[in-house]
Amino acid sequence: APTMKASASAGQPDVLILGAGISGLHSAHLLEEMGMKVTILEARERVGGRILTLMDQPGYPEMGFNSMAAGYGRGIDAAQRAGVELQEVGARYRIGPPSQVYIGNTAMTREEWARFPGNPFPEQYKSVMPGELVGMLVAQNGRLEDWTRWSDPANAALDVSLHEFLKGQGLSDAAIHLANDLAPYYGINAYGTSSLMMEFNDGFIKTMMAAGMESLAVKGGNQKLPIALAEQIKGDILLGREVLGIVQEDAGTTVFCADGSRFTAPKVICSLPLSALRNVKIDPALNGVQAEAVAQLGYQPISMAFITAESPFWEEDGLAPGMWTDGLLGNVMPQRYGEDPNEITGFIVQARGNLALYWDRMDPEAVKQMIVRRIEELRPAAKGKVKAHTYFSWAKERFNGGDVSYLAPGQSTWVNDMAQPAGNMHFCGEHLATSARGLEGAMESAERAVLEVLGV
Ligand SMILES: Cc1cc2nc3c(=O)[nH]c(=O)nc-3n(C[C@H](O)[C@H](O)[C@H](O)COP(=O)(O)OP(=O)(O)OC[C@H]3O[C@@H](n4cnc5c(N)ncnc54)[C@H](O)[C@@H]3O)c2cc1C
Repeated sequence: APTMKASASAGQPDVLILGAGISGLHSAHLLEEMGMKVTILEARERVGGRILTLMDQPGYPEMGFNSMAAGYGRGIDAAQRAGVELQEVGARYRIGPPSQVYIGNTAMTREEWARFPGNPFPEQYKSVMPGELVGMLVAQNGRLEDWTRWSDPANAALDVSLHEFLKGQGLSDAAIHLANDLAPYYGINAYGTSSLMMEFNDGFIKTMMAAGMESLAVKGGNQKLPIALAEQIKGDILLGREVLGIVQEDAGTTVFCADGSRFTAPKVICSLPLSALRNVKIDPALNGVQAEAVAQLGYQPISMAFITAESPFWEEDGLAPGMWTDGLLGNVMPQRYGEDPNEITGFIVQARGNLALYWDRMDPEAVKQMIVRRIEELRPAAKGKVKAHTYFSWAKERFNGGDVSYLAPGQSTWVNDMAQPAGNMHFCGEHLATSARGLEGAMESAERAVLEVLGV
């Protein structure tokens, strides 16, 4: 199996790290700084996990991680250490007219949406676009005095469903369906999503916004970051090593891979998403909430297509390039990642939640055809000008089984149990963060796991 570098390190490592996503790579870096020897086992033939760029497409479209906020201290530090260039992209998101809402075949600006008879939002929210309302209500009406205590058992009684929370804000079922379930920010629908996790997310966003409004991405594609970080790791990073079993004994913990290789070390840090860990045999078995979480934690289905336009049909029809639709097309998002930020380098068409599962049941070529046909139907000026290049599904990815993790109502305290070490096995990964989210949260969780390994 391929290795990132020639095997320089003979003998047993001090720590085996499972997974070469950002949390596994950060764990490796920190342990090596403390003088420990590590080996990383990665199932895929690449590093980066949920950081994935289409390097052969214009504008380097991102299938995973998009950007860091100005307050991402760990992420920015890692980029500097790796020697990759971060560029401000936040302003690019805001160039051009805002996306329009499409209900059925009707395109609407914000003003038109506010007057639309079929708008199911309460009077005071009529001019809020469907994709904005949930975030706005959580931001305005959060119940926690201190959001950093979102997983504190003392607050567990507040962990009703997002659906119940939104009902409490005066939203009807039809309004919740439109504002959340057609394209959920987290999870599959508002019934299955923890309201306290939404408050955690909101608190983190507010903290990041207080640090500055910039959004930073790696120039030339975010995937350069994990690749550069991996190059700085001294220990072996073994690719194509799918972990299938973990056996803990007094003499050490042995990890078994699908290719028949096995590795033993005194300590293991496991960064696998629980959706992947549930396919690994662990002996002795995990128990309690940790076992339940490995079996059940939710991961959000997100699927995407990257499309390009031969000529700017949006200049022809005068409508906004971006489209938020209530139908099978999902959300069409213009990308401006060329040298000139005004140029649209392509579009990411995204389905979240149930729509992603719907797309995933279709043949990928059929999804691409459907997307092109639907854009042409809604915008005749686009006829013959749109080409769909790539279809990508996180739910179908064997080593993810979904995009980011999400908690169901009543699971807000799970994170405390999920993050506990089990014998000599320690855990990190995006799902175990308690004070940051996304990439920054994945790195935060690595720091906790490393401190545990060091016995600090
Ligand atoms: C579409 C999308 C957009 C995002 N946008 C943002 C954003 O804008 N900002 C932000 O902060 N975050 C964003 N994120 C989240 C961010 O990308 C993740 O939080 C972070 O990359 C997760 O890192 P991780 O190390 O926890 O997990 P992963 O990256 O999933 O790493 C886990 C690794 O384990 C490997 N693995 C799995 N199973 C096995 C096995 N059996 N054996 C060996 N190895 C295995 C996987 O291949 C993978 O490399 C986004 C994610 C997605 C998918």
